[in-house]
Amino acid sequence: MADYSFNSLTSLARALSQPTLDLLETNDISPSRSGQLHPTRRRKLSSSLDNTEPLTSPHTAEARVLVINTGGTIGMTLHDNVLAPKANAFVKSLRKLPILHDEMYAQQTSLYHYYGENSLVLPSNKDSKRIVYTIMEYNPLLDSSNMTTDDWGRFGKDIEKNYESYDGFVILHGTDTMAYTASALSFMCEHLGKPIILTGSQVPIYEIRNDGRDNLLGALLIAGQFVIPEVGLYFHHTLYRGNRVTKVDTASFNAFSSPNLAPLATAEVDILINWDTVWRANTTAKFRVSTELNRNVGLLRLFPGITAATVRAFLQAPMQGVVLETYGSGNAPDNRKDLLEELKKATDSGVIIINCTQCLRGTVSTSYATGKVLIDAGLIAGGDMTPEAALSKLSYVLAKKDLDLEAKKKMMSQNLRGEMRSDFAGAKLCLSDSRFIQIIAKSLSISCKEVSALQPFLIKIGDVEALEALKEMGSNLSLGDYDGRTPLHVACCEGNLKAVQYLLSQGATVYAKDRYGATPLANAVHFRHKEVVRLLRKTGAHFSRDELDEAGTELCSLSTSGDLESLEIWSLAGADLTKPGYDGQNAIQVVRYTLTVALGDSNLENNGEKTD
Ligand SMILES: NC(=O)C[C@H](N)C(=O)O
Repeated sequence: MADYSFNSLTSLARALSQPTLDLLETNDISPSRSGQLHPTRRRKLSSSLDNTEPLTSPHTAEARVLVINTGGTIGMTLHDNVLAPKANAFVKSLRKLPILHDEMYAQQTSLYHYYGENSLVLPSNKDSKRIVYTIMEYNPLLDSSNMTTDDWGRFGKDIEKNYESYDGFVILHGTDTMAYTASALSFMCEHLGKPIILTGSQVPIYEIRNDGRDNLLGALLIAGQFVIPEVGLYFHHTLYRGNRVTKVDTASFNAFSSPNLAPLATAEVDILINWDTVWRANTTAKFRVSTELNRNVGLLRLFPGITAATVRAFLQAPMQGVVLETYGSGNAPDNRKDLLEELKKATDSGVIIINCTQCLRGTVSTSYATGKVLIDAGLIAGGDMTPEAALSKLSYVLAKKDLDLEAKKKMMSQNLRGEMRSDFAGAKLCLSDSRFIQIIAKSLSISCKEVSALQPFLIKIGDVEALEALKEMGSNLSLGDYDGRTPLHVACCEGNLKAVQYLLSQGATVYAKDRYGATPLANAVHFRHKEVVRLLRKTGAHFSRDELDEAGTELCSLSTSGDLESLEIWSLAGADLTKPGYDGQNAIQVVRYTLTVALGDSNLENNGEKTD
């Protein structure tokens, strides 16, 4: 018989939250009363006997994506000869499209029962798990020209609320202001660890020839399969960084361009992710959405002959931040004292003005006298930011109540989410450039693969300095091996806190799943590394849905064997100790039964009901 010491049991009781202690007080405690199932499980068992509902979820090895339908052409129909969004039609229409929904699989697996009426599932795909997606349709659906910062806040809040339940998010959105929304969300979503992908179309999905189906399918496949911790925009077989795009065509399916940054992914014969370009948060803080945005911002485009009166009117209170779209590499007339004075007066009074170029490609600089005068007038160089990104960044930064003006200005000139290149000095060969690694590896007569192959060993022995050196040589510390196991998985198994800290600080994702679906958090729990679990939770790590589904039985077995330390670690990791195991009993009930047996406490035993 296992050794149930009173101390360990009481310390578990202390470790458990009050609601859990309340559960210890309930009467339904005895694992031997396995015939008396938890009410929900009893319902499930009886209906499974009726052959209408399986006892356990068949939905293992599935990825889940939340699709937020905000409107846009993708879901529009013609009314009085103009296009407008049509409510409550999108899901019904997708159900009839075999490339976007597998009705047979849905029926066989009781998909609607498990995930709700608005859920759909993609057909099986040669190399990926099933992608189940649930559509949350907004009311009213909007043409994106009608969107405001309040709508961005709503998207952010809905993602935050559902963050732990989904592997990725797709936002269906009109193309007209999609670049603004994508830019704003990229700033609002702090410490993002999962993909958020905006998409839409130029032709409604209800038309015979349309780009909506392909765009939605591509966005779903990427959001469900790859842990790209960015706000992206997927259009015409290409995934872009959301804060780098601009709409460039009103009629082409290829409507967006990212002039200063190569795509994050391309979906042609294969979906190829450009991992070297993927932005990583480099933080150990938890995901949060900052929905506070300042609306006293604006875009002002210079043109030859603009009057000082126009500029003065534009910069008047309550204006707090302006993106000035200048000529070429950030130039303005240096022979227009009146204009420059208006700009200087505004920056002196605390208005933040960002200098962005009107050109589609390239960056602002101070190569010309006509550019230098703007620095003298107190403008901040916007680098190669798009005006959309600069405007939404201003709106986000100006809303930060705890920062003073200087701190806000500093933040505006920093690269926060990959929206600007930090080094404008030109194309230097940097340490993380794959060409550099190739040169070094060649001179040492080793392959780049061999360099990277050292990672697990270094993690095992906890040599963080060597890991740093590897990283500097360009080794990617986030990529998985053949089994999808990332360096973070290895560090979590080993319980090497320093290595875990280092990897997280280098942007390693806590949401990676290996070939068997295991997360780094589950590895740390399995090997009982309490401090690692604490750190991972602080970073926002959580069990995957499959891990949670299977937790009940595992927890009960830990209770049965009196492994209270493991139970505590599971609880620390976010597991619900009241989740029933295969027989309907939960870990708390098992512990309580154990307490009853170990202590022979008649109060516990006879608390309203006798146990066998
Ligand atoms: N293609 C589109 O989605 C354009 C539409 N006017 C919108 O932005 O909502």
